[in-house]
Amino acid sequence: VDLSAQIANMSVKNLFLNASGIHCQTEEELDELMNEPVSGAMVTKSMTPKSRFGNPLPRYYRLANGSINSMGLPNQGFDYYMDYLKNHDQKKPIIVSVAGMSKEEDLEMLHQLQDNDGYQGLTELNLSCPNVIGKPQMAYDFEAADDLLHEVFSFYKKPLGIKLPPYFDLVHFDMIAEVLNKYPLSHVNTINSVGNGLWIDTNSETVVLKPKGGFGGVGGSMVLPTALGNVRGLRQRLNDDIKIIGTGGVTNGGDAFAHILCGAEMVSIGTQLYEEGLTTFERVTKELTDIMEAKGYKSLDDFRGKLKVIE
Ligand SMILES: CC(C)(C)CCc1c(C(=O)O)[nH]c(=O)[nH]c1=O
Repeated sequence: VDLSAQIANMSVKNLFLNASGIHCQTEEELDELMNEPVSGAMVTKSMTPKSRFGNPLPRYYRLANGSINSMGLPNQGFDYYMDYLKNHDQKKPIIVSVAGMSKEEDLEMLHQLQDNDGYQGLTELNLSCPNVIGKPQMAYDFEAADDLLHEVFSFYKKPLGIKLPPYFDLVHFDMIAEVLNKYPLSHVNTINSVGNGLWIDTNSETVVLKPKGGFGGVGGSMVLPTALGNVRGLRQRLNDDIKIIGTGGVTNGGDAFAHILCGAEMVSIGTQLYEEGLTTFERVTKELTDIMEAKGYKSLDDFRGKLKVIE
């Protein structure tokens, strides 16, 4: 399914999906997302060729206004998710998230998806995947990202989007958009967690995560401003036919409304969904619907991307 086509007649209730990594690793979790009545799509945990336990625990920690994680790509492996797609009717589009631990693993999985005639789905390549040692993650190495996408699009002809980490410099928005606009991407999903934060239990004077000496990706309400900046910054720079899935900091209808004002076609929910559970989708949808009614908006297109600046 092409997300853009799927989005074309999107109504509010179909707006939402889970953020990759949240409630989407096992068959049971995926079934629950599939049968959740409100969300309009779903995405798998980023997969690697072979199943992975991931990092040692504790690897996720709830903060007052968000979360920090260093999961280490725990997932059941590529074949498990391919089997899931084959054996379950798709009541809603399932985005297949791919995150190799190397460029070679990315290409290996994308070749398998391309060569699988039974697979017509939408794929999302997680560019937060590691680069060669000593180089920044792929999405922060603009030349490497360009080379990777050039190689991918030389053979991959099915709908493909990418997941991006946040950028913090307007020139970086320019630089990544210049790369992305060269390729026929279905969508960009922004943002991934804000990388390499650190949280400390000052009573014990100890970090709260075991992996990476406590460093981890930060999510939840505290990253909303960064998420909105990235959705807006990329919407202003990307070709119109590259849709944006807004992710980051969404805890209520108002946050989702803000993402859509910045140009998001769909909105994914991570930390809040993990902490509150699947009922988050109906609560946030109701809150958004109430806001739209109060403002006299009939559809998302009445306000999508129409954020006003102060003249
Ligand atoms: C950070 C990576 C392990 C390279 C990718 C998987 C991932 C993880 C993870 O599995 O640790 N956590 C996130 O917040 N975002 C991600 O994209």
